[in-house]
Amino acid sequence: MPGKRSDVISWDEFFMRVAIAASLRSKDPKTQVGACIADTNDRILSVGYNGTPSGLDDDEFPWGTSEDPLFDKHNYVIHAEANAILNYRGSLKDMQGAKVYVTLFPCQECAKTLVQAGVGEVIYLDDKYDGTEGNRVSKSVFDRCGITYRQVRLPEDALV
Ligand SMILES: O=c1[nH]c(=O)n([C@H]2C[C@H](O)[C@@H](COP(=O)(O)O)O2)cc1CO
Ligand SMILES: [Zn+2]
Repeated sequence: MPGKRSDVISWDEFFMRVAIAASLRSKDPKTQVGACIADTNDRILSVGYNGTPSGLDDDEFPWGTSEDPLFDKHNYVIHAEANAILNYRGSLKDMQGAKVYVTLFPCQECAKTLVQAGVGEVIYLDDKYDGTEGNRVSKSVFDRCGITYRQVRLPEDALV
């Protein structure tokens, strides 16, 4: 009897790879973000990436930033984490204590939304806005609400 394979990837790596795959769908030329929500039984509930609301053609969308709020992408894009929650077609009860895998540390709006959706843990890859005002607010929200967050590092070949 052959022994079982032991060099399988971990749940952390699996879910983060799914989040990375979702981010590859993002049309944002500067920052592509993916999110994958897994429940407490390690079942994937939902995935999402940053993109325009359906009905807003992402080919015609001004993907830049501008002094004019009508031409600034930040005012239109739905964040990966919000899309992952919105894409879920089941009951939010299933999300209680869930793990959220994100390729970028959540912004303060997503942090509040994730808390309110009932997630229990945030696992992130990159934290390129670490130390900025919004990022500090996100961490304060998680700390105050008892949501743990930790960074996961993946092998180089998972990042290509
Ligand atoms: O938590 C997040 N989730 C998320 O989807 N995003 C998206 C929104 C924008 O499309 C992009 C951020 O753009 P920029 O890095 O140019 O500010 O990343 C950004 C954050 C954190 O800033
Ligand atoms: Zn966000």
